[in-house]
Amino acid sequence: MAMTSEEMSNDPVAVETLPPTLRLRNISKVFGATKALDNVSLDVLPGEVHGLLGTNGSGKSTLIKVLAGYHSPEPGGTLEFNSDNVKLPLRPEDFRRLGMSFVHQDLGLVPSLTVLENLRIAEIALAKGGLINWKHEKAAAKTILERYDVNIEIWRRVDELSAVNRALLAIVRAFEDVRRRSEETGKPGLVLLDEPTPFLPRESVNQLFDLVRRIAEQGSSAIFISHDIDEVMEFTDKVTVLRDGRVSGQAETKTATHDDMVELIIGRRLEKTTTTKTASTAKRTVLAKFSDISSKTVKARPFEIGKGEIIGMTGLIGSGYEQLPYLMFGAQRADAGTVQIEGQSPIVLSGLTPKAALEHQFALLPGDRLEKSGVGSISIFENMLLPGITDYSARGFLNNAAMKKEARRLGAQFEVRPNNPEAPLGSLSGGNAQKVLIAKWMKRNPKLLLLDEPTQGVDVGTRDNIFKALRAAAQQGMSIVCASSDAEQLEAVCDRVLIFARGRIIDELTGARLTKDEIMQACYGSLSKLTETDRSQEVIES
Ligand SMILES: Nc1ncnc2c1ncn2[C@@H]1O[C@H](COP(=O)(O)OP(=O)(O)OP(=O)(O)O)[C@@H](O)[C@H]1O
Repeated sequence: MAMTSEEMSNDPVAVETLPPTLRLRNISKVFGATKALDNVSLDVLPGEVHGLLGTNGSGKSTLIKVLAGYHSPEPGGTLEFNSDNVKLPLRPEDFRRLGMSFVHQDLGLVPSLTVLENLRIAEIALAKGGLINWKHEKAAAKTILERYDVNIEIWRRVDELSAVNRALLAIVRAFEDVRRRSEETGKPGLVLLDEPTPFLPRESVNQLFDLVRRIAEQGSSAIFISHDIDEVMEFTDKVTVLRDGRVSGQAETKTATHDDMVELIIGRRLEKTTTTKTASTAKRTVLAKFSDISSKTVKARPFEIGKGEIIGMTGLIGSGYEQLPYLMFGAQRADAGTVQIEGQSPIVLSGLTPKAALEHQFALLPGDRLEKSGVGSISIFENMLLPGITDYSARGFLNNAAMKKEARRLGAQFEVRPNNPEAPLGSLSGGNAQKVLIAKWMKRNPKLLLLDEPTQGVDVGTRDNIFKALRAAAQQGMSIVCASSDAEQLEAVCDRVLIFARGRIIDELTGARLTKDEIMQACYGSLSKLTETDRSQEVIES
């Protein structure tokens, strides 16, 4: 059963006899006017997989950064590790000494180095006189991978590995660091996993979870951060929920429900989203027809997008769907194919540039937001309104006050927290920055909005609001492409979903078939649907 902070005692875990591996009491962190952490207390027991949930900006990453020694907490808090009082603030390397290790979302691997070098990076860097005993390093790397029953070729460069193998490697490395430290100290360690699973297909996520579970059975613990409530419920023993920097509640996972979790996260129950989906394409006016888009890894048959239609694109990772928004916008050069907009002469996609796409009123929200779509160092209002800045200038002067007012209105609509248009975009949490960038493109009211994983990293309440905003825009005539691995999102928001396998469109789901389960089934069953001809022309190496 979930408990709110009022129902909890000061001592959150009193049921187990073993002392907690990590015990935090009254940890606070202030950034200017923002209380990112407000007296957070939390225990993680040995062998426990502990979920950390919360809305965007609720303080999850700040807590991890305090533990990594990156942020100094405010005075007054305490940290115990295996019952030892640890002096705060932690210094950057303290976590290693204590037996903690981190897997951040970017995984922290060096892509140009091999698996072996990534696993043994510390030993290789410290090799006496620069002389590396490769025979010894090879045997050590193999032993580590065998220990965790992970089968990855040690001489492969990390940038040649599949997404799941990269994630597995990062987790194995983190657990191995902790295991070795535990051997020295005789005490359990702690691995902190900060959203390591986005974009991974279900079976790969299961593989990662099995690995973490096996390691936890040996006594070390894990903290697991994710916005995917079902994933957290399935995978963890206990959950702590943060809201506005405070612990809003804790729950034993096996007795809590999904709705309990939603309520602890956003402070209210979610109404069922009732989305009005428009009629099928046959009855729509066509906005654009994309014919034979082809690249090194994609060979898509012709498809049309109706005015006011939301089309989902999905498949297993690497099936090609994730490249479609970029190919359709000219952000990635197509080898062949055309787009015909509103019945005009076809435009050759190999010559389409993002500038030309913008002139045709296309917009693209890339998956890699801050890097490709926003400028972290400039203000939120400038980021939001930059594409239409001329609307706010007269006789050479910019009307800053009007821009800020509009940005504040959009911020409230998309629940950007804190809603301060003057703050730099880079000061927002990842999910809040994503809300700003969605608002930016919705505001431009493009004819065709191309989205790559639009709600990745966005919390459950705002996700619902984004769905509603997308549906409302579609009803006003905006056409939207949503490339996503999130079947639940596709079911909630799309009129039609195209399923990709090995670069081809192999199925199309509409009407009663457009459900989360059918989407997942279509993705997993997708390869068997490739015809013999498709197989002989496969465009992606298996
Ligand atoms: N370096 C910083 N300077 C100013 N404010 C910051 C800084 N880092 C975080 N914040 C603020 O602290 C609050 C907590 O942010 P944090 O990144 O911890 O949230 P989060 O729960 O990890 O969010 P998300 O789920 O979106 O990643 C937010 O309001 C954020 O804007």
